[in-house]
Amino acid sequence: MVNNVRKPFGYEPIIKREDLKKGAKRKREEVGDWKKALLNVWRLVDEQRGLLITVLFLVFASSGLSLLGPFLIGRTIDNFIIPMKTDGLAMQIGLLLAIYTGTSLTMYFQNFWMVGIAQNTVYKLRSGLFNHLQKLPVSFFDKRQHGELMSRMTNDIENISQTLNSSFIQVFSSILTLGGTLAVMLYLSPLLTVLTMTIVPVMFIAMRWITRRTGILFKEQQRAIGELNGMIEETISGQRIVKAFSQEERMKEEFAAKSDRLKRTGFWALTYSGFIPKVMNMLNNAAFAIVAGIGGLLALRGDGVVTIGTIVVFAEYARQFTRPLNDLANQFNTVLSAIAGAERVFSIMGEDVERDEAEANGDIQLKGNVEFRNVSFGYAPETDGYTVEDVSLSVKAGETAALLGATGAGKTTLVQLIARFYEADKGTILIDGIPIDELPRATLRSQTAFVLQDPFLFESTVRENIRYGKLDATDAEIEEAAKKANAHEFISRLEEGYDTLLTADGSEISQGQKQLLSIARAFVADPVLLLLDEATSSIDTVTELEIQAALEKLMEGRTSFVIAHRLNTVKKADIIYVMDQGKLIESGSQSELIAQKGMYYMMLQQSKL
Ligand SMILES: Nc1ncnc2c1ncn2[C@@H]1O[C@H](COP(=O)(O)OP(=O)(O)OP(=O)(O)O)[C@@H](O)[C@H]1O
Repeated sequence: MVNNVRKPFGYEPIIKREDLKKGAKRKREEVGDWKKALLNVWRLVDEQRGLLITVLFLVFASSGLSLLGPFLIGRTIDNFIIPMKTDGLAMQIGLLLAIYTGTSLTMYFQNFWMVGIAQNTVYKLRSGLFNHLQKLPVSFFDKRQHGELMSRMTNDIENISQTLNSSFIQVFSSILTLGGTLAVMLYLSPLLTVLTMTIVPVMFIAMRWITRRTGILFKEQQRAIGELNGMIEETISGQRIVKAFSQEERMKEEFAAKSDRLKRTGFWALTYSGFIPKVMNMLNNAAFAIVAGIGGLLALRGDGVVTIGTIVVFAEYARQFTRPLNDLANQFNTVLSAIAGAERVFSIMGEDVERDEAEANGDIQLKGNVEFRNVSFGYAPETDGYTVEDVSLSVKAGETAALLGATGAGKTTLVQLIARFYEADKGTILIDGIPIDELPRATLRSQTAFVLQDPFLFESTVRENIRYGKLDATDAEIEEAAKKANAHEFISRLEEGYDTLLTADGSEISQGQKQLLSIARAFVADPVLLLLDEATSSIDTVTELEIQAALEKLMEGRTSFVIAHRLNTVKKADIIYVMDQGKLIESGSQSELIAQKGMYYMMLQQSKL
């Protein structure tokens, strides 16, 4: 492995020759994607065409005015200063003042409106991405690190915002200024123009050398930021686990490694991009020396082909010529990282959303008869086989089915299929005789409630957390639900009652109380179908009894699937299903299963319930 950069300050070089070659190859492969991403961003920008045209007009005006300024200065030197003529000088200076004021004003307004366009575009992009995320299936989130997704919502969009804010105008005005300057320079002195141009190939070679490296590094930096964010998010949300398993040191090491990668990419990215102004400055001075030296010699001949005014103008134009090149080179990286960001954002936007083949044909009121006909499902069936295999079952409206089985048997997966979090690969699930994929998800989910082992709470008040079950529930309905869920009493004891603020992990209330809140949430939703995952964690007996009683009340008159861990729940179920490695191996009432002397019987014997 050959590194082509030395190692200053202990910063290991991270670009390898292979990377540069790969970089070039990757660029060619990714052409389709970045073109699509740019086109998509452009569509959003183009929605504000009126403002955009105004901005472009102002860019034209400011570029024209900034060409006119030096030209008039040259004229002033040749026509007023050198001949020491004062007649009309005041007017000439007034004109110059007007031109420079005009340049500033046009620049101010083009920036003002461009920032507006950029912010509107980014607003639409951000909302578009967020709305799209809401429509993506659960399987999409299974495969992604949440922090990495958050990084796309924030960092990548911020990069696009930065580029639109400044680079868009800069690139456009640089191109205009370049063209205009070249034209005026050629008009003033083709010879000096050709001489000034000798620095351009040097500039291109230097820039290419730098930007090939910075391009790779900035992409790498974005990736490193995404990974680091992912890790920070995981470590914070899983903090208890980290502490419980004393993994702080390992997390620190892992974080240090990731952070070090970011530091090194950042160091090299900024080091290389820092070369740009230095190189440009050097070339600028070289151009100035050429113009002043050779121009001076020509002016001394006194044949009027090159005047002192022309040299002054040229020196200014030579600067004006390299500045947009410099700007373009500087913008190159910002634009590159914005394009990389846009590619990532639009790759999510291109992910398939949960589609409903069945359009909502009025609100169907479900009764709650659930039937599985030879249902199979796998998270990755090609490689890992089926997690739920050839399951057939039937639960009548209002009945309670208890699901039993060893850990990993597929109980949670089966229950999630009922809410269409995943689609069955084979077979059919029917609700009230309607195949589930013919029911709009919204209809199905609005009549289904989940009560999970570890309920998720939002960072909001107790009241709002319960209201999540039915957004238009009145305060009275919320209290009523809390009473039914045996949660009212503990809520009333909280300092601010229903208005107590909860944090996202609900650490200010106990695990059992969290369960009660989620039961209250289910009561408010008043669902036809209940999907329950009984808590396995030990909860104090009083709360445990309250939860049991609340759940029993909740299940009354509703079709319930309970992933059961308590003998009591199993006894009260209308039907018990025992799962093993994705298959239903036993089903029937408590007494029937005992008589079978199968897995259920064994579990009873071993007091696994
Ligand atoms: N999102 C997922 N992606 C891939 N595989 C998964 C996913 N969720 C679960 N699995 C796998 O599917 C299998 C069944 O998991 P499932 O959670 O359905 O079992 P379970 O019977 O509910 O277990 P437990 O009682 O421990 O909750 C397990 O091997 C698990 O690793």
